[in-house]
Amino acid sequence: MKLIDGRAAAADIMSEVSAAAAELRAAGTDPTLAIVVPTRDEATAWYVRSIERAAAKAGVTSRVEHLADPGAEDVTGLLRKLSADPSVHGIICQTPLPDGVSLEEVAAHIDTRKDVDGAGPTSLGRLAAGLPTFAPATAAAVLELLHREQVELAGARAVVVGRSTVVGKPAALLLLNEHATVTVCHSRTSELAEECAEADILVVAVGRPGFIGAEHIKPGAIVIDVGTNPTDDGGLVGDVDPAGARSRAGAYTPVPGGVGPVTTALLLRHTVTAARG
Ligand SMILES: Nc1nc(=O)c2c([nH]1)NC[C@@H]1CN(c3ccc(C(=O)N[C@@H](CCC(=O)O)C(=O)O)cc3)C=[N+]21
Repeated sequence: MKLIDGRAAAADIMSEVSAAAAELRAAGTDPTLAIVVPTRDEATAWYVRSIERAAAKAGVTSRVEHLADPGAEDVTGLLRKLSADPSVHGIICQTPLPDGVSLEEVAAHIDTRKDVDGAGPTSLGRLAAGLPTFAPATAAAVLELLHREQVELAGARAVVVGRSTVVGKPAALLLLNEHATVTVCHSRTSELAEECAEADILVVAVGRPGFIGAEHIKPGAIVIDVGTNPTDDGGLVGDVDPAGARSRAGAYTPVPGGVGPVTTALLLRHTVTAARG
């Protein structure tokens, strides 16, 4: 069983981002990411701090905009303002949003050229059509890790567990665009274990600790654990039982140290790409 090192992958991407940011600065552009934070969620706060840290290291400016208990029009107003601001190149609106406010609705107000987390309907539509666009950073991180592991995607059986707009659906589309045979499973799927056990590539993004165990894993499969579930003692666990993965998988991304760091690095890569124009 091979443990896939997301931190090493992120470090590689970050050095590429640093070089691109330095080039932009030399040409008079200060690459800037605006982070809209409409929630007090703990996991989100952690992600925001990690984006700020990584951005500072890479020479990307981050601008955090907090909104306390906003309504949809507060969020869309801010997203429109940032979209019109020429000093901002990338915009991410953090989830979860307050009840009754959906990311799918508000993200329509992000200029598609600045939609570095691929959240808006134009970005998602382009992804579905196989056109170049920014994919949601977490979904892009799944593919980045598979590419780095040189996993053959064409013709492979991929099972994605989870159908969220930020991870499951876009990850399935990215896999499909690379010719994998893709099954998307979710809370209403019957025979989940049997479906998963057919997968050469198993991508799990449900947000429930230990949701996937040895019985879901085909021997030798590559398992990508996208879960980031905070524990009571301030740690983080994935959706896959680590002992189960170790006993069955051919390769597996741990939490922490797997998909998470790559997600942050790719958000910054998307930001410098957007700043290049
Ligand atoms: N619009 C939107 N897009 C997101 O992608 C998004 C979001 N909202 N809201 C919050 C969640 C959470 N999230 C994480 C990303 C990286 C780590 C990460 O790097 N985690 C470290 C944790 C290190 C540790 O705590 O020990 C790791 O996995 O190694 C965690 C969580 C993205 N999210």
